[in-house]
Amino acid sequence: MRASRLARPERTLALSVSGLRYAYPDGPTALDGLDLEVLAGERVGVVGPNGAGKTTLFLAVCGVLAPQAGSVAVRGEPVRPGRFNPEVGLVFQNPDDQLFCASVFEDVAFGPRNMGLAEGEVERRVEQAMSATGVSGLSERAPHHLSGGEKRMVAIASTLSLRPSLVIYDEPSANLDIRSRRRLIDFLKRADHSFLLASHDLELVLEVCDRVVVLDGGRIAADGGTERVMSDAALMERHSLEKPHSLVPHREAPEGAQGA
Ligand SMILES: Nc1ncnc2c1ncn2[C@@H]1O[C@H](COP(=O)(O)OP(=O)(O)OP(=O)(O)O)[C@@H](O)[C@H]1O
Repeated sequence: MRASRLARPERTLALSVSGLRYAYPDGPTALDGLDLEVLAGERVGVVGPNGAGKTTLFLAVCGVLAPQAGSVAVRGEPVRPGRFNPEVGLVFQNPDDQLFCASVFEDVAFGPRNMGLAEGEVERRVEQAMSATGVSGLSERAPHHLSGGEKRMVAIASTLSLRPSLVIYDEPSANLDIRSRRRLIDFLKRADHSFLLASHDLELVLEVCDRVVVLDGGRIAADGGTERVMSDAALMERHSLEKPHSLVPHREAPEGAQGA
């Protein structure tokens, strides 16, 4: 029995969301009975128009918001609102909301220290997270003096040092120049953790996510392979999105046409 189970391992669910409903006290129903499962190792893009419910979903998955109905479980463990859960790491849209210590090292060490880990283990985790994100050389720098691109990678390092099983990236390419955005994409392509990533930068989603869900009105309107879903121009337009330019076939220039 045991041998055959080991031979065909079940794929672990990194995240399971079922019937999730959340309405803000003085606002609209932001999540309207949402179901979503993410397998361990999956990289899932979350796209949709402004106000679709992306950030609200992320806050419910992290346990910051208590849903009025439905459930959230991470690796099979129910998420309890209001409790710190190191299994889920949230990379904020604005790194300034995440970095508050006097040095990069202190910021990346903050989470593991808060977990009560021994200092040797804290240092191991910090070194590993800073090396994975390419910010080891910034260890002694003041986070608020860094460039936007550097801050973004340090914010990711401060999340990875918790060793979460699921990382949530909220608009990670916001305000990045071309070089910093490329650095982020290269990092995400190499990453070995499961993630959910919300972005209006659809080319980034196309490059780094295997799967995409289209969220609109607090519900999932489409779910599937990133290229397949995003190639459906009519579907994308219905949800105020645009088929990425890299998926639009290039037209052959007519014979004899000259460049301007
Ligand atoms: N704190 C709040 N109080 C009241 N309503 C809110 C609050 N935060 C969000 N909402 C509303 O909930 C809905 C979903 O918002 P949410 O921020 O989750 O969308 P989003 O998909 O992340 O949008 P965007 O792409 O613009 O970041 C919107 O109608 C929004 O106005």
